[in-house]
Amino acid sequence: MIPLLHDFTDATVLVFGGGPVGARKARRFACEARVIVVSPTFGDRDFGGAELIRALPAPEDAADWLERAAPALAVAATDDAAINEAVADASRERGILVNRADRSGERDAGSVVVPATVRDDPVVVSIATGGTAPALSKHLRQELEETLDGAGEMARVCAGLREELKDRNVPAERRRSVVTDVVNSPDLWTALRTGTSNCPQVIEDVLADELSTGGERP
Ligand SMILES: C[C@@]1(CC(=O)O)c2cc3[nH]c(cc4nc(cc5[nH]c(cc(n2)[C@H]1CCC(=O)O)[C@@](C)(CC(=O)O)[C@@H]5CCC(=O)O)C(CC(=O)O)=C4CCC(=O)O)c(CCC(=O)O)c3CC(=O)O
Ligand SMILES: NC(=O)C1=CN([C@@H]2O[C@H](COP(=O)(O)OP(=O)(O)OC[C@H]3O[C@@H](n4cnc5c(N)ncnc54)[C@H](O)[C@@H]3O)[C@@H](O)[C@H]2O)C=CC1
Repeated sequence: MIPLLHDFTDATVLVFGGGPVGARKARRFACEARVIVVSPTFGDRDFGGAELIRALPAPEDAADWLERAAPALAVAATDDAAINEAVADASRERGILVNRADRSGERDAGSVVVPATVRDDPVVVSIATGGTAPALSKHLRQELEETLDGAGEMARVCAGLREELKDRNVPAERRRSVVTDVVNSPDLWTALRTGTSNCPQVIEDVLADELSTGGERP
């Protein structure tokens, strides 16, 4: 399987199953997509603001639910293998992506896996184990959370710098070395993480330094 980033803006995700797994998948997608969860029970779980529809679809009803919701992605997260299978089959027939939560290892065409994800927008890192060891994905995600602290702010620094340096017609080679130095500065990471500096301040400092040295290293 090959990782891709998929934009779910204006798209629907249809989740079958309102248990802990259905709720987790719903929360994951609800930050961007319109999410509908269909299940006979929901408990008092957090579904991330998804629309909840109380129903118990039989396997032969799966196609009808997909036709009506026209989702970009269907998530089969019930504890009933027959309905999960029917959702996967009906999705595949319609070219709808499908995530089957009760299967690991080999996948059918058109199926997707939900990876463990660390997000510090606009930075995103996802981890998967070929479906073999989700607990390991979770463990590595927890470890990476620490490493990635401040990465979102660092991305904004780099983006702002690239823009400003381009505006000043700084040659590509020089732009690359300025941005690379910034990314490799342990002091800067610490300053961004501890809040002793911020994106506009860093950009201002680097540009001031760049202009005063005229691109020459002192
Ligand atoms: C194939 C996949 C399909 C998919 O769901 O997309 C799948 C399938 C299955 N998971 C199972 C079990 C567990 N899953 C978790 C946790 C997560 N599972 C996630 C993804 C995936 N799980 C996909 C593969 C990803 C990869 O390649 O690594 C994560 C990363 C993302 C998310 O779901 O949000 C999320 C961590 C999020 C985070 O915290 O960052 C835990 C840990 C826990 O709950 O604490 C356990 C118990 C421990 C264990 O078993 O390892 C079972 C057995 C059920 C049973 O035995 O009944 C199956 C089915 C089977 O194996 O048959
Ligand atoms: N992918 C993952 O990360 C994980 C996957 N699993 C797998 O996912 C399945 C679901 O896990 P949990 O949420 O913990 O199970 P659960 O048993 O707590 O919840 C299942 C939900 O599906 C609903 N349901 C049953 N029949 C349905 C139907 N025909 N249509 C719609 N909803 C229906 C139930 O009412 C319940 O709300 C498990 O059976 C297991 O195989 C389990 C743990 C992690």
